[in-house]
Amino acid sequence: MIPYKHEPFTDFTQEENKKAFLDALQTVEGYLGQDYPLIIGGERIMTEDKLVSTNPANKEEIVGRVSKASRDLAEKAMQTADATFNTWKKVKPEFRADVLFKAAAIVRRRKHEFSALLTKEAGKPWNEADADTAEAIDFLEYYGRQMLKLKDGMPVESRPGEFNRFDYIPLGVGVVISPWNFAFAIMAGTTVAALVTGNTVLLKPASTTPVVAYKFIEVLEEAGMPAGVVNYIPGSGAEVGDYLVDHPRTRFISFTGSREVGSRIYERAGKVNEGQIWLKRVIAEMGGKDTIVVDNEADLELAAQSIVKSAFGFSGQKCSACSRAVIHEDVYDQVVSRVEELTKALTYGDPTDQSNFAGPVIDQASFDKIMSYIEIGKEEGRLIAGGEGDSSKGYFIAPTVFADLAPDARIMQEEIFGPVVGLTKAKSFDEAIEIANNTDYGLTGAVITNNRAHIEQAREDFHVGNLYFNRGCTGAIVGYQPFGGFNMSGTDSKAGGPDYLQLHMQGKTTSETL
Ligand SMILES: NC(=O)c1ccc[n+]([C@@H]2O[C@H](COP(=O)([O-])OP(=O)(O)OC[C@H]3O[C@@H](n4cnc5c(N)ncnc54)[C@H](O)[C@@H]3O)[C@@H](O)[C@H]2O)c1
Ligand SMILES: N[C@@H](CCC=O)C(=O)O
Repeated sequence: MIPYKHEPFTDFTQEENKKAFLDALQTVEGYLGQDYPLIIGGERIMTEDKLVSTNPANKEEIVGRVSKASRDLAEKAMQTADATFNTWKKVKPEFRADVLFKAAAIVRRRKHEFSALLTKEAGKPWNEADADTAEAIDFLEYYGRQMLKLKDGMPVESRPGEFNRFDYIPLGVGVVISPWNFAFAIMAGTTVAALVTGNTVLLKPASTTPVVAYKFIEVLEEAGMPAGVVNYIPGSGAEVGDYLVDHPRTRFISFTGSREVGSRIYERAGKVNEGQIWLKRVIAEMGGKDTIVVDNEADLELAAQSIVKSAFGFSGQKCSACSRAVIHEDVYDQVVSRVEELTKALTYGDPTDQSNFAGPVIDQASFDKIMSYIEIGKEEGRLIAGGEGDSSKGYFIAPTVFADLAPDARIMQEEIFGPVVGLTKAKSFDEAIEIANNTDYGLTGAVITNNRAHIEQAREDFHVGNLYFNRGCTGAIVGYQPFGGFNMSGTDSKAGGPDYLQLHMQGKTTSETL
């Protein structure tokens, strides 16, 4: 087994890579607008009622029409997954891991096609789409290897005359509910973590990005996954989601998405329903309000670059995005004016055009929400860049910066999930860390400083799941920077980390008297 190494990003300054991506866009354009079925127990089921996935950069362009699960079909999928669990749980971990390794190889061969599909379906610029696909490959390679490490359990002691073992066994049927913003990586990562550990899965992808999820199930099938192990059931979050979360045969829920929906799932999953013989487990990865702190002893160019890149990469639609910066008063004016300059130089538009730094936001509801926050920002602070939006063709919003905000302003407290960043001033490094910690969330953060003592202080006191020094706060790599947050950012499960798979299993102790 080759040791795990993360998938390299594509260098699009190379002509051959550019051409390969343009060819892949053509391949994807060749299958736009098709109808897609549900997949339950390997059976394709086409329904009348469809989710229509459109290109957020061009609302007229239909990416696919995807069959929508009703409650009856969700129940059929549950029964299939429940029955399949009895056989899948007996399948050797080596076989399960092999499905992941084969799937990684297939995705790697079709890498640009998957990325091009993300450009069309999620509005991702080339480099962001490429990173999403690379992360999906990483999850497959990393979790496959992790399962091989865990397959014989963990060592425990035995006294003379006894033989003790501690093994991990799967849980049962998992409901995986994924978001649209890492439509490939998070959907694939959460699905394969559940299946490689011996569980069966009901996958409900986000309603705006169901086509990439369908294509991934095809890959798993090609890689040897037996029918019924992962069942693909797109549908309304409220209807199918609630039904499956409440279902007495649901053993665990792996959710990635907003704080509102995650909290609702957590609460509903806590209720023991009739016929249920376990307490459901919830793995929840939720929102963020992520801060970059800039010290007075710092590389100020690096600070401004880190803020702008982390705030506006994929139009700020990352749970890890920098949505606020807290800057030491000694360097505030300098950093603010450089952030303004860099932001005004950013290009945005159709992400199929490689020259655009940013693309659209995902849909009309997001566009409206972000624009309403921009109006709030105009009341609360000083608009220094952006502020405009246009949803006539696609959902485009200019990268927007507000300066001089109070730390408790709504722009500084609420997750906007769009290309908007707020800037505030702190009198000292201590105060900067205090402000950085003053939200309900605790996902990512970064500190730009040349002061070693301040690095150590932040390591201890900046309360976030992923803290970075002298770089931006996005772009965690599977197996290198396990990812997940504190407080209202979730259950502190660390995706792509060494203890993630265990969340999908239960430990069984056996003790034999010799
Ligand atoms: N912490 C992380 O790792 C992480 C990663 C990506 C995104 N996010 C967060 O996700 C959010 C953006 O994603 P989103 O807009 O897709 O989030 P969302 O909460 O609106 O939707 C997430 C998923 O939940 C489903 N859903 C909606 N209502 C449901 C219900 N009642 N029951 C069950 N499922 C339901 C949706 O259909 C979708 O599949 C942001 O808040 C972002 O910070 C967090
Ligand atoms: N893991 C990603 C964020 C995922 C959430 O949107 C990052 O580190 O930037």
